Amino acid sequence: MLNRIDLRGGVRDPRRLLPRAQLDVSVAVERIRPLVEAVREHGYPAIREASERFDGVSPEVLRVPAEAIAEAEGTLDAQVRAALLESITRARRVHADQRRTDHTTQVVPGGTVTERWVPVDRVGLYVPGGLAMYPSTVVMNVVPAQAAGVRSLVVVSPPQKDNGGLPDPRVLAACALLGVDEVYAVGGAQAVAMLAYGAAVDPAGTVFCDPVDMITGPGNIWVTAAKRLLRGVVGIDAEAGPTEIAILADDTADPAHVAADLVSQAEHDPLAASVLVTPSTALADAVDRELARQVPATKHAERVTTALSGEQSGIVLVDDLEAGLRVVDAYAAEHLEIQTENAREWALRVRNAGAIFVGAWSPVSLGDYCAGSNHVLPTGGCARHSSGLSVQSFLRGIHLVEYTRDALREVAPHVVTLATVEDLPAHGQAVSARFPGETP
Ligand SMILES: NC(=O)c1ccc[n+]([C@@H]2O[C@H](COP(=O)([O-])OP(=O)(O)OC[C@H]3O[C@@H](n4cnc5c(N)ncnc54)[C@H](O)[C@@H]3O)[C@@H](O)[C@H]2O)c1
Ligand SMILES: N[C@H](CO)Cc1c[nH]c[nH+]1
Ligand SMILES: [Zn+2]
Repeated sequence: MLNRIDLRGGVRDPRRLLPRAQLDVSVAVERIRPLVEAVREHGYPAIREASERFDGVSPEVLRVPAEAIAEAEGTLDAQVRAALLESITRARRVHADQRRTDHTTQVVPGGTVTERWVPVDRVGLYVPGGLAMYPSTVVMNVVPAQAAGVRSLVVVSPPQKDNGGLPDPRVLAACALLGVDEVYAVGGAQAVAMLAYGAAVDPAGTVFCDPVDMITGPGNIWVTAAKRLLRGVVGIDAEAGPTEIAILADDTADPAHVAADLVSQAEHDPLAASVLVTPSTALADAVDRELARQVPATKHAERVTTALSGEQSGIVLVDDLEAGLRVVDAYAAEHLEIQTENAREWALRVRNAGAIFVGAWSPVSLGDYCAGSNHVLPTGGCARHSSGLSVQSFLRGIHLVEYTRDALREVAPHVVTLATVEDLPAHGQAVSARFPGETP
């Protein structure tokens, strides 16, 4: 079922040979550019037109009424409520430990630099809702933003035909459980554009959705493309697009578990990527047999089959685990499972991954919901340079520079020298003017 990519025999640069989806984010950017422009220029009518085209609903008012949020919480199934509360408790535990504290460095006597960590003022949190519904993603977005101290939080999620054009009721209930009351029934690239530019008035004459300072959260390729296009207009977290799982495994791994984990992430999206990296052809064969058994029995068999048979998925055969480590580092998966002997030792040597799931009892699904870790993670190789969503994502470090007269006087000659070297003499003058009659 899975393509085989044979990297045995000492391939030096595996990056070019590794699988990635054919529909690239940069191609998607060009497709959604006109839509983003239309939302910037026209606001509400362009959003409504896109919602009609892509979601099959034509909402009159985009802001979800407070009563609808309260009703969704009131009618939430007790078991779902308990699971969400457990997820929130564990995520809060981990994220509370992430908060950086302000720090002052004494550079010289009389000269200090203090780094203040200041939360972003207003953030827009994207919660997907196309092929699946994601109340868990409300938790993963909101918990770190609240722990950072963000004052104004707005959630956007696609309108659902079967919920009267409102987002999924479980998504609304999760917002209520976390105390979020500004929610809009908008999805896709149009939602990202609305958050970035704000939107003027709806037909009722209500001013809605002030622009945000930063947008976070995962989504499909169109959402990811809009985030890439609007980076700079607003702050953007890492690109968290179609899900990826890579598994580095040896023949100690259980093929049924490996296959189940590959299927679990393939069910997100036909563009999802499931990659097994192993030196064991016996394991590769056994996983293939397991997939042939498991996939037809899974609920979203068609979507899973498309994802697994796409060129973004495959089994990569390597000479040994050392070579496997080089391959997973080059691939930089959103999720990396290590199912080998001494899994923790291998995990500690990995350089590039969104999150690492160590050993037989830490599957990605645990992290998706209840490990306490964050599931909004970088895809498409972005794990080479970006982290998953965290409290830090919502904070900016601002330097406070405080020097006394004596401390400035002491360093003035160096400032003047560097200003002269750069041919920016007014910079030097700004310092020497403070010490008339002295030659710094
Ligand atoms: N990396 C992560 O952290 C992470 C976490 C959770 C989910 N995900 C991913 O999020 C995605 C969720 O996707 P989804 O589809 O279920 O929900 P979604 O909300 O991301 O996408 C649905 C929206 O896409 C828009 N859309 C649909 N077709 C379009 C088209 N042809 N052109 C422009 N816009 C279009 C619609 O407006 C719709 O509202 C999956 O790819 C999943 O793998 C990633
Ligand atoms: N695996 C997704 C991150 O790529 C997160 C998720 C939410 N619900 C289920 N899974
Ligand atoms: Zn998942």
